[in-house]
Amino acid sequence: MTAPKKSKDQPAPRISVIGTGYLGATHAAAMAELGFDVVGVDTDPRKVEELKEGRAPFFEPGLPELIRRNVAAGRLTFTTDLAEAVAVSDVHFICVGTPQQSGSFAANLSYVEAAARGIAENLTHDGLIVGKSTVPVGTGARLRAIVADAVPAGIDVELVWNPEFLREGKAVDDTLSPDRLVFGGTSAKAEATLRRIYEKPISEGCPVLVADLPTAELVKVSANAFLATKISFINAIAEVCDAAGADVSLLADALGHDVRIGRQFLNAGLGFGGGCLPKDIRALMYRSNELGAHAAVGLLQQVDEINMGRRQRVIDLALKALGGSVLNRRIGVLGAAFKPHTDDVRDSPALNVAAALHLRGAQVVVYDPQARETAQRLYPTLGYADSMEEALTGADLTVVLTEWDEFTTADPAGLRELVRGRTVIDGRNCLDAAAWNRAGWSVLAMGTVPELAPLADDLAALAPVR
Ligand SMILES: NC(=O)c1ccc[n+]([C@@H]2O[C@H](COP(=O)([O-])OP(=O)(O)OC[C@H]3O[C@@H](n4cnc5c(N)ncnc54)[C@H](O)[C@@H]3O)[C@@H](O)[C@H]2O)c1
Ligand SMILES: O=c1ccn([C@@H]2O[C@H](COP(=O)(O)OP(=O)(O)O[C@H]3O[C@H](CO)[C@@H](O)[C@H](O)[C@H]3O)[C@@H](O)[C@H]2O)c(=O)[nH]1
Repeated sequence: MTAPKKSKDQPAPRISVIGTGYLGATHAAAMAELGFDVVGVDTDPRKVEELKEGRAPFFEPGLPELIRRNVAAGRLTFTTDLAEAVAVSDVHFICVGTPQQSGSFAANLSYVEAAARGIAENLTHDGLIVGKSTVPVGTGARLRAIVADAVPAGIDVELVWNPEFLREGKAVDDTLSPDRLVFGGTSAKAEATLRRIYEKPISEGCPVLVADLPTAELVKVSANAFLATKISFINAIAEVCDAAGADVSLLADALGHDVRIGRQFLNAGLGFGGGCLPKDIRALMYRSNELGAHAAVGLLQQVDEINMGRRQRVIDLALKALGGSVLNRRIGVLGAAFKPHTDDVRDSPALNVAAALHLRGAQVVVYDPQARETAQRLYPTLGYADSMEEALTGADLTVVLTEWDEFTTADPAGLRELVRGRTVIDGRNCLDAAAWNRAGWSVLAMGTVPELAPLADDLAALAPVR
């Protein structure tokens, strides 16, 4: 990758990225890939050490190569020393976490506040602070006040928002080729700097929307709220399908042909999880309530409730499948990550269900191709296996909770020989049910099985093979 062109009067901006988690590490590596000099800063020395050595501290396809290449080229460095990073940079991206506060639906803004204050205090020359973290509307204005308070006299600094829409598992492509860029609260100078940084995707046709600060903040959480609503909509319809004997997957295909609706995010099943959608709709709920925007509160409450109900639905199916109790029954759980192609287990529906079954006395054995380490850190008391075969050996029940290719392409005839009970709950509607049926399995999917009452009778016939 060639270095960005230097205009006559303006050298290429040097970049610091504060927070090198799933968002920041990807952003830092991608900006270096675009040719900029980038320094990533994190308070976690373990993460910084790994990154310095050219390794990604988490699983994200394509990211290790990007980090390795740019660290080797000398364009990408990492440090725990914020002052050092700020001193050698002109544009500072805030990429720290905004998790749900404990005991509240509000976002915890202490990390973004500390980052903004820290950057401002350490500025040695004029700069641009660019917020990328997902924040409640109004945060940017608060941070501007913090920055104004902390910045040394005589230094000119601007704070703007440039929300990030990347998906885990596709983070590298999404960052290098975003489907849109939103610049919030920018002066003409700040807009020009951002256009310079994103020159490549813009030249490739990526649309830029220049907005005021609150609109830019709200675009991000509204996008996530819409995606969450779409998932909960199809999951509500899945419940109707269960009751009516209809097939939600086929229904979603038919809906998806309408371009006004689209097929994406209409996969019914266990619902959404991860480090973004659940906490972002809750933070929006909380903020909307503060602002007196009650329609949004009511809508998002329903979205959240429908979503959490899906986890209970899988637990109920497992109880029914095993005759009302899971006590001392061995359950092979396939999947721990909140979705495939990541090792992220933050608010993972899969692990949530696995833990609930474990609490009810089941011997749960979890297998995930990438998320074993992250899962084990969070739920050390669950059983873990090194392979799908090990997880299913002797299982009374099989539960598929993350749609990894390894599970969707598995040979059901081979697996049948390992288990004690040939019932599989397909929590992600990802298996070829007909093929599994032909191999002698009973498949319970999400939105394609009869309602629970008749299901109880049906399941009597599905007594575990002993
Ligand atoms: N993960 C995603 O796919 C994604 C996508 C778009 C937006 N976001 C948003 O980006 C933000 C970060 O999310 P994430 O998933 O990367 O979280 P993360 O927890 O993986 O990373 C946050 C990082 O910030 C570091 N940190 C905290 N305080 C710091 C400070 N004062 N200085 C330096 N480093 C500090 C932490 O040690 C951690 O490594 C959140 O607001 C999230 O909603 C995430
Ligand atoms: O039809 C679907 C699609 C997704 N999901 C689930 O929804 C969750 C979220 O999936 P996805 O949106 O792909 O994952 P994230 O990487 O969390 O990305 C979301 O959150 C990011 C952080 O804010 C945003 O940047 C992205 O645009 C937004 O898609 C996962 O548990 C999926 O299993 C479904 O249940 N059904």
